[in-house]
Amino acid sequence: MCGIVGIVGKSHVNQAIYDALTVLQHRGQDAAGIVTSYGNKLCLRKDNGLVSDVFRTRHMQRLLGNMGIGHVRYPTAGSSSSAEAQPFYVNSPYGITLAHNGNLTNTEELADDIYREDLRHINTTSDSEVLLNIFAHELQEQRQLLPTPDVIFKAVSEVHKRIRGGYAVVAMISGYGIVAFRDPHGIRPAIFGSRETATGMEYMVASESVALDALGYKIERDIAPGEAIVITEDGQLFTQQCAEHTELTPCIFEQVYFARPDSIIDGVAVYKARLRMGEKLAEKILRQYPDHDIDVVIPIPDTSRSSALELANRLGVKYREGFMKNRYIGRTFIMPGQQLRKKSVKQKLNALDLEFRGKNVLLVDDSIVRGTTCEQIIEMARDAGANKVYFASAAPAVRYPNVYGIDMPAKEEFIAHGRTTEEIATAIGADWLVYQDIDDLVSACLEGSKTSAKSFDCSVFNGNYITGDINDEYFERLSQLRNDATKEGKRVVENVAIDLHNDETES
Ligand SMILES: O=P(O)(O)OC[C@H]1O[C@H](OP(=O)(O)OP(=O)(O)O)[C@H](O)[C@@H]1O
Ligand SMILES: NC(=O)CC[C@H](N)C(=O)O
Ligand SMILES: [Mg+2]
Repeated sequence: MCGIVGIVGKSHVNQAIYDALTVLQHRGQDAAGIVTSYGNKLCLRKDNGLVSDVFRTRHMQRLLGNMGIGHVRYPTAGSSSSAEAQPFYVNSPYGITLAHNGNLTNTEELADDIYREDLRHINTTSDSEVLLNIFAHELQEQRQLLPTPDVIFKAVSEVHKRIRGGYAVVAMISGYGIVAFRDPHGIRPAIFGSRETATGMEYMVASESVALDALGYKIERDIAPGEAIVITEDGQLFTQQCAEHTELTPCIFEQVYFARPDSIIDGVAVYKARLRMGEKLAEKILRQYPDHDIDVVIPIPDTSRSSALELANRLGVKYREGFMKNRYIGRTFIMPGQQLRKKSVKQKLNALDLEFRGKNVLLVDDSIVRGTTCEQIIEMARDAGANKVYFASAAPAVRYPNVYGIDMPAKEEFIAHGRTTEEIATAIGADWLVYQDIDDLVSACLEGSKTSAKSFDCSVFNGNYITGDINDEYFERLSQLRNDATKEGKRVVENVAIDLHNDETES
């Protein structure tokens, strides 16, 4: 999952994009980048690391211009090399830069077409560089000296016809404006807003509404599935539906884990959805264990807090913060490599003995994927003197790979793979384990929400891939390319990838 942002302002936008990226940092911790357009020049800075590590004062000073785009990366394709940090740049036509959240499922086929038919060179293994070149090619095909909204919308329509998968995109056309679009299912989120200033209207596009809130932008609306918006450098907004068939089926894992609770995605308030997940999970626990002996409900910080709180309320059991979180350690699930994830859980969370000693505790997490977190947490709870340790997951068991922008490529790596719920409980060391039912999860996101979505992409839970182009062969290839062992082996080699940054301060 990555974070994208684009701003067309009335003064330099470097600081605003930086600030927005810090608000979206939870979506990607591996790399960050900003590109701005200043006269005829593009100013780019991108590298591996957190936003605060990548941008120094000297970089910020050079990111001049009243419009720009930014990205925080969590890789789902290609490598984690700094050469694949985003935004990507292509010089023809016009000078285009692009930032992408999501994952294309026909990248290999597209890369081949780009080379053979479009005569374009791709320098990395990133699906986003492929996407940029498809967009650039389709723009070039319009044969216009200067872009116009119509030309851009036509190009986006052609892009939709060629690419498959999940994508929310923000692109900047040098000296002209910003373009943003979303895949025909709206799998990945994108929203835009505006801000009135003394010198005119400013516009911002972002992955999540929280970035607009933080920057003082008024939310206009989510970009519709298949829709494209164009904001010209002088502040005019154009929108158009560019896909033939659309159906809003956003990724439910945004609601479960990825998004910040204070965001509203496609009309679903994430915080409220998580409260309802807790409520429904409590009802299931009451059905399954009417005579339960739970003394205390303890969340696993951070993401499960909202669900755990409401779960405790509904059970009528005390809610206690039994694990303290080191605020300087990021999200562990999106870290690269199992070793690092494992080490980070211990560094990140510490048990408060007094909340565990002699008690029957119910630990609540938003989801269990590889089982890295729950296995260690349960051990910590026992070491802290818990009598019984029960475990509840606010999402169903993750059994299927994600192909739309979350790095869960190999089902063999999931703790639920080939195991029943009881067997998973044994594997993680819990006295019992309860998973949310899929229908309850979907209801938790729909009930009481102002959303036009009727359903979600729930593929990691039910194996139903809404783009309809995923088969066993694809999974095998994905697993081979991106399982943890392969990525680990590639890491050293990747660091020597040719780097085409245009940033002079690179050492
Ligand atoms: O079963 P696993 O493979 O461990 O994955 C699931 C865990 O990872 C995530 O936490 P993370 O630390 O990434 O973020 P958080 O602080 O937002 O909860 C998620 O909230 C679960 O706790
Ligand atoms: N998580 C994402 O959205 C990743 C975007 C893109 N596929 C990349 O790997 O850079
Ligand atoms: Mg967590």
